[in-house]
Amino acid sequence: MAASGEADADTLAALRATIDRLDAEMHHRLIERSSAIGALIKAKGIVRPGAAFRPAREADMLRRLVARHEGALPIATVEHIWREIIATFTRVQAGYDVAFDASVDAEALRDVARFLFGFSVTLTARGGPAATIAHIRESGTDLGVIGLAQPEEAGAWWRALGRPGGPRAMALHPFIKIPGRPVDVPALIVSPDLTDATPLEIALFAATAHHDGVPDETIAAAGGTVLARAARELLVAIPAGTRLSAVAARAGLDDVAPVGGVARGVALGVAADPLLYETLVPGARP
Ligand SMILES: O=C(O)C(=O)C[C@]1(C(=O)O)C=C[C@@H](O)C=C1
Repeated sequence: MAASGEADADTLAALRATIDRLDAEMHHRLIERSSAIGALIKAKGIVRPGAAFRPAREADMLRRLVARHEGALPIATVEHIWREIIATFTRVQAGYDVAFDASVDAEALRDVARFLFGFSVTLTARGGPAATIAHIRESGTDLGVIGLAQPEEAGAWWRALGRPGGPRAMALHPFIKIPGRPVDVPALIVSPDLTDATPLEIALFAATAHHDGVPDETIAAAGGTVLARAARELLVAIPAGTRLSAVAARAGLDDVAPVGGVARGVALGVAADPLLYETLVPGARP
């Protein structure tokens, strides 16, 4: 080792040769992946733009990434790399862009959108959840990113989701919950009606509470998790397959309407709602 603490030139050159070899392998694999997507496009026979999203498949892929991961590279970085790859290949199959609600915490929401969908999409800012959802409906192809923390005046914006053939809830961010995670603003991802009918683990619904201030604990005791509120209007998650009417009756909720479904995420070394996240011990193989 040299006096500066740096290894000798030969050692560094050998390590850099290893890095170059690994980079070339990764790049070749991406080129191979691109050919596989070419074949997939033919097999899926996609006929309309924005129809390539497969949220259940993506959740499954991310769970396997978490299970396989080890070493010093942060899992959020691995997630972002894969999301960039998947989002780009989704767009190669059937074009789409992304709108985000810039009315609250615009910078953070823009980061969430870029983290999830990378730089191959065009990102447009919208002036509120309702405007974002209206854009998804009008475009018929684009995705929306809406922060779950909204001011009271935003109202029950989720009531515009889940109508037949219209925009619906597709995913919750973050999918992987870890302490100190970058880009961790809770957000709902909204999509046009999906071609893929694979059921996700969590169903979301809109509801009106019988009276003001029904505590989250009351909904939890009935089997639901409150994601957002506006006065007596609630956005609630329940395990898919649970009878919505039974939960509503137990929790004192009326006027229930499904708004979509999302995958159950993964929490690593951090407390998380057990309905929304499966908790894994970091480093342990599930
Ligand atoms: O598996 C598919 O159906 C794909 O379209 C491929 C792919 C991917 O790039 O891996 C892209 C989009 C989907 O949301 C899921 C996965």
